[in-house]
Amino acid sequence: MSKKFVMALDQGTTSCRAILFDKDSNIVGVAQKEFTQFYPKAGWVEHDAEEIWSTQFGVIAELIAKTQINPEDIASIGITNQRETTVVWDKNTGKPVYNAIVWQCRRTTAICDELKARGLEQTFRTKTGLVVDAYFSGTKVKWILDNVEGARERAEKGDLLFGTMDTWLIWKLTAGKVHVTDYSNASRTLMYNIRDLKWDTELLEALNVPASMLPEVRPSSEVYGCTAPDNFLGHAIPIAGVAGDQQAALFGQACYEPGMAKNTYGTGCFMLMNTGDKLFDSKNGLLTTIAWGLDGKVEYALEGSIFIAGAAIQWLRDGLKILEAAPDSEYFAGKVQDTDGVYMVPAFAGLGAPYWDMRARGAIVGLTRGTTKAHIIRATLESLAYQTKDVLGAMEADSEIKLQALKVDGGAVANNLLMQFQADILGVPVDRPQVIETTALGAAYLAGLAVGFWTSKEELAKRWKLDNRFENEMAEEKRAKLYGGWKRAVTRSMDWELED
Ligand SMILES: Nc1ncnc2c1ncn2[C@@H]1O[C@H](COP(=O)(O)OP(=O)(O)O)[C@@H](O)[C@H]1O
Ligand SMILES: O=P(O)(O)OC[C@H](O)CO
Repeated sequence: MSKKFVMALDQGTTSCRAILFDKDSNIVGVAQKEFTQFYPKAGWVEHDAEEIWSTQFGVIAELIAKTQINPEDIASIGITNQRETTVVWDKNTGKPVYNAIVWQCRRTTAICDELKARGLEQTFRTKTGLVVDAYFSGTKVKWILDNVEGARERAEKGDLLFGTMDTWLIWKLTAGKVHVTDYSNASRTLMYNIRDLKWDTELLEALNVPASMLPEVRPSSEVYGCTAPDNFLGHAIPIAGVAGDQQAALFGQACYEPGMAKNTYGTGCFMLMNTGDKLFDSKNGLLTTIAWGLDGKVEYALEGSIFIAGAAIQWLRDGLKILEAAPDSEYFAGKVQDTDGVYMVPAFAGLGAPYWDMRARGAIVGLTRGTTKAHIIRATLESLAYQTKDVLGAMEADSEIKLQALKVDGGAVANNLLMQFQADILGVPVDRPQVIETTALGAAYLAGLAVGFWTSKEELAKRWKLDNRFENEMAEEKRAKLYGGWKRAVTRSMDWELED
């Protein structure tokens, strides 16, 4: 009997999703559940890897129950994940030695400073395409080995394994048989040489991380192993696609040609441009990263990583409690014509591209007696668009490509006011596709291609469908004035945190 579905597991920063796609790329069903965020100290963020596994397993079971499909009809599983988040576990017991340290966590700022003081910044940059920043996995692994009692000895004995969330989930799904990652995830660790396609001995020595902990790095589309029946409701299904969530979204948006770009508005906001086999050395604060390994080669991308985007809206909801739900931000922002000079810089986890300031912290500036809740909500929404403009400017400068339109996706692109302001402040049309779950779609495509469920990228590219194009409606003079205000606001937030 021919298979009917591909299942994508989207392990994001705040939730786990399982999504079932049919052959026409339609969503057949979705199950999603949030998990706990731990903030043990200012600037620190952790997840419980065991809770992530149980949440992910729970949404798989829920999806199968509610769609009433026969799991035998699933051709393959694709995994996409929050990148960089680091878990270290004991291969004998399967137990993590510490909570997973999340990509947003700033605790390794001092380790980064030390690497820079040793003059290693350029070495890391050239070999990994990244900057020395607490964002990436390498310094997080070092922190765990240095700070968890007995961890270094156990790692040196070969008992501990490292993984990002893709690796952890595959290890769990296969009941401890398979310890792998894909090129796109490896390229986010600060330990992987994106030119030689190898874990880099010099970088591992600089970070003091034993090579025995590292997963095998494989292409983004191939069968890595099958689910152990006990860990997948009684069925052995091939796990056949893996990519970091931002690279998966690039794939799901069918950005298969050099020069094609997308921007994903989730917890953070990540703009990636496909650069094919070309490795750009950014002069403007962007990262060079591996887009995917496919068809016997890797392709590269330029990336602008914005740490806080939708998370700022969540903060309005959960921190300030001035919203009941994220979508209500559109209603409140629409109650005012503009922010009346208020800017919100959501540097809660420092600033990523193009500033790379680990010590920046959030700021709201331009407040007057006339400032209302609506102005603050609007300023927060607009901060997503301004940060995107910062990154697009850097990307156009690096690539010397002027974007004709920006493809967008992710939860926050449902917000029409945000999308219109984005087009206005960029002066470039913004294209929202019908499927905004492009991260999961990309993972499904990679997994489907590996098992012949789909046959080619060309076939997949034809399925991309526009929902709405937002055209620029703002005069250049107004755009320049507003953006000038944003740049001044950013300077107020920078280099704020003096102590670690
Ligand atoms: N209508 C909306 N307007 C603004 N922000 C929104 C809206 N809907 C969702 N969000 C924000 O988008 C994020 C959820 O998007 P999602 O793609 O699910 O993120 P992630 O995969 O990072 O968890 C949340 O941070 C939420 O605050
Ligand atoms: O969970 P998301 O969708 O915000 O993505 C997080 C990124 O992968 C971090 O690099």
